[in-house]
Amino acid sequence: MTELSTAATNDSIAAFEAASQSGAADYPGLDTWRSLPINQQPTWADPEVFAASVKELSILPPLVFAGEVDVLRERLAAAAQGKAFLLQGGDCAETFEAATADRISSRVKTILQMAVVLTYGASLPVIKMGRMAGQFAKPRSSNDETRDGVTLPAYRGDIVNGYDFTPESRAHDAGRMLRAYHTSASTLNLIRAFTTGGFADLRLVHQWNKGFTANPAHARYESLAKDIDRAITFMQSCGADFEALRRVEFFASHEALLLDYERALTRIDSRTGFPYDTSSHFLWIGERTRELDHAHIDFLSRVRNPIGVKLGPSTTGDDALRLIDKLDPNREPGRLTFITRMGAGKIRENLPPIVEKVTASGAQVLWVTDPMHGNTVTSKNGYKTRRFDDVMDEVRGFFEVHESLGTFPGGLHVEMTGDDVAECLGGADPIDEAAFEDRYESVCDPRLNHMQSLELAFLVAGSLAKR
Ligand SMILES: O=C[C@H](O)[C@H](O)COP(=O)(O)O
Ligand SMILES: C=C(OP(=O)(O)O)C(=O)O
Ligand SMILES: [Mn+2]
Repeated sequence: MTELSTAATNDSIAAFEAASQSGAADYPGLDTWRSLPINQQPTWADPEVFAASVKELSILPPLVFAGEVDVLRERLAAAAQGKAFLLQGGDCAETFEAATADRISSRVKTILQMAVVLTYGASLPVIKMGRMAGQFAKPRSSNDETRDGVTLPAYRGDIVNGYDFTPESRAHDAGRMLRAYHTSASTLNLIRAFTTGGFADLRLVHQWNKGFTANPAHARYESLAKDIDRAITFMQSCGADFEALRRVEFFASHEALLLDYERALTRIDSRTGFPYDTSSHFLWIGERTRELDHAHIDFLSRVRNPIGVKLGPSTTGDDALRLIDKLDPNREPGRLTFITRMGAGKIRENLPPIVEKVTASGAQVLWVTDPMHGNTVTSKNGYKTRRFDDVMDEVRGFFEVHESLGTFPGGLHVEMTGDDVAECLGGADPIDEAAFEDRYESVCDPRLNHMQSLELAFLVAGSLAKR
């Protein structure tokens, strides 16, 4: 989000004009999705609250600027061409309650630390992106949840209903879309302040490690930070100017699941005349909503943001080609990212035919691994979890496949937090099932904790460095 300031400096008039546009009402095709089949949408309890919320959202200021979105597309194009690496991480489901300065800053610090490990280890620019400031809507395997014989609607993310297991909390309340917008705005505000106001200065590389519990990954990071310090001191003595290190670009992303919300935040950019979904820089389509002729693909095919699509184990090469035709008909590097989430046991078999077909078609997509969603299991004591070894193994498999096909493994997409939670099993300072009882906090999927996130970053840096 340095890009806010860069874009605002270079292009301030256009950015502010774009900000004042509420438009998009008559833009052709933006509402075609409404007549198509659509999955995983809420059933709002009160139509009047829904109408009022959508109306208000459609005139509120954009959360991100079109100019920033364009910069991200260029950065992702570099990654698609093997010249940069995407690091995308954050909660499975953000909550309104956890949008506090402490929680947000520890997540941002952890992402910055992971990025330093990757940049230093791989000598590649790293694009930093949070699953943050809008990751509030969740697709679910089941519409309902039953506890002790009581059945209620499943939790679908704070933008739809509450996690508390009561009928009132689980009702689908459209007023929550406004709270999601405002929570996203304050989260983005804090991220922008952190990443442009000096907190992300590379000369503070040690500071980002403070406040986290000492552990093996922490120590390894500290030693790397010392190397970076030495390099910076050396370059400073040579007269290098480090002002540029004060700021980092940091982009926001979330799953574009709730199309009423996404549509209401879509604006026509005054510079280009194109629609941009201004709820976030990058949006992805989930594994459960990527049917070709359904609403999600149609809507996202019509906005200029860079788009991701999750590809699970049932994906075929032809599916991938059809997605490219719909979402990236002009074959524009940076436009389309495929986020594969096959499972550790399947990636080495399932990924190659897809990559081969895409490569043979001449398309240049960005390949990213999500080593989380194909590796979910239930622990003996009943928690949704993932084994850290499986996560690492899927990442290794992803690198092996791309190595053998001569394509570029361009990014890592993870569910993680900066907090010392116990949700995924294993790691260098191993988390066991008993720890879940006290330190399992996720309201949806299990996340890597601070240490597991750093450990994974070291693994990926090593694999990138080998290439
Ligand atoms: O985050 C992803 C999905 O929302 C999640 O994995 C679905 O989980 P469920 O199978 O518990 O509904
Ligand atoms: C729902 C998610 O993933 P997928 O669509 O890959 O299951 C997610 O990223 O939280
Ligand atoms: Mn998830």
